Amino acid sequence: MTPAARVQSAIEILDQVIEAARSNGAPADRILADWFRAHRFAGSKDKRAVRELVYGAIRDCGPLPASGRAAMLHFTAGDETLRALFDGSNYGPAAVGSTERPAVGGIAPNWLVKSLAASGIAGDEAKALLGRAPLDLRVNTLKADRETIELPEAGEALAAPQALRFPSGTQADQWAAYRDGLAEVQDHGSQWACAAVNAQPGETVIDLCAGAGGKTLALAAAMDNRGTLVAADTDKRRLGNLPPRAERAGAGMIETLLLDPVKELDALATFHGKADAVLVDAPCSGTGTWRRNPEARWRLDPKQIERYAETQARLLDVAAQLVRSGGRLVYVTCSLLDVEGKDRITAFLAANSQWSASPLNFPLGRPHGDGTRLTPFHDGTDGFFIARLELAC
Ligand SMILES: C[S@@+](CC[C@H](N)C(=O)[O-])C[C@H]1O[C@@H](n2cnc3c(N)ncnc32)[C@H](O)[C@@H]1O
Repeated sequence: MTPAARVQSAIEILDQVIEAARSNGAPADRILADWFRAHRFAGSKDKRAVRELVYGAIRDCGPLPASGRAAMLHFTAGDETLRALFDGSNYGPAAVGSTERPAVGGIAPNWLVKSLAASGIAGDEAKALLGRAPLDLRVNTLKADRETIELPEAGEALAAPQALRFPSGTQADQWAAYRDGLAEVQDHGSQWACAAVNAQPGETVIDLCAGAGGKTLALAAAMDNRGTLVAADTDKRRLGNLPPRAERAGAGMIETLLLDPVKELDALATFHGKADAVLVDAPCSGTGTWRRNPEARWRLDPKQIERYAETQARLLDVAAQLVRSGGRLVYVTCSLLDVEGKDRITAFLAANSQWSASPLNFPLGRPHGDGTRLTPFHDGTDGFFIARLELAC
């Protein structure tokens, strides 16, 4: 492909990404993968270049751009070499018209920038939300150990006991150690969220929003495969991805449980007041994960955030009914909006006097309300709010 053809391809892919953001369609990664599958003539260098252009433009535009071309015009505005490729050549983008308007830059749509700033995320903290995430692994102690695991590349040992960091774009999923379940891909912040549960062998632990089980697997390792570990979720497809992952990880203890939304407690009745710990990794806007899927910020609206906050409040109440006296509840969101984090815990504690916050004392993060905040800028992790609560005996 010529450099101009790569730019035009990126424009066409961006059109699809923008349409998908409007209609809640496929994520950018899937759109790119489908495009590459349908355009077999694109070699590996072409693919890399097109991907860079697409993601560069997505990161660079704050509000949803009107079109892929407008996004690319904004992205190339300061780069003479790239801008010169708008030359109307075969397969390349048409020359830039005198009345054409590039898309608007920035961190996110205006309303979201304001909500983040009101939650203390502005300036460098906000910019870092759109950086590139490194690849973090968690060595699975059911099968291996960080000190002795053999990997094709040496990683940087991080503060979490089994965490290793590799450069962004490392294809760890191609490694034998990954395929054999010796290591899982898991953000360093997410590893600390699991550590907050302090799950012990022999305990009864419920992962209430388990999804495909990223955190459940870490809990199984902490429990050394002993005790009761329930992975519950309302999404059959996500939960269905867990059993093969658990098998690969040697985490035979995990029981999966499909929940009926709004009637979650029905399926969990046997655990009422019995769990030593419940993890609520709540559904949220994901503002802390834009490093991985930056187009997600174009899919949000204020009403959605309100709905997330309502669900989060309800799930906290559900979880609280499952915990035994003296037990613990860990609330996690990968959002940095206070309405989904700090405020939820303040409201819960105000309404439930038998519960209290228990400090986390992590070697990273900062206290935020009754919990801890991790951010890409301060901690080099995804953005998280994590709170641990204890029920009085
Ligand atoms: C942040 S994701 C969980 C990610 C997962 N814990 C992990 O580490 O990979 C939130 C999950 O909450 C689930 N969820 C949404 N509403 C729920 C509900 N009412 N009860 C339980 N889970 C729910 C979603 O299906 C989604 O899988």
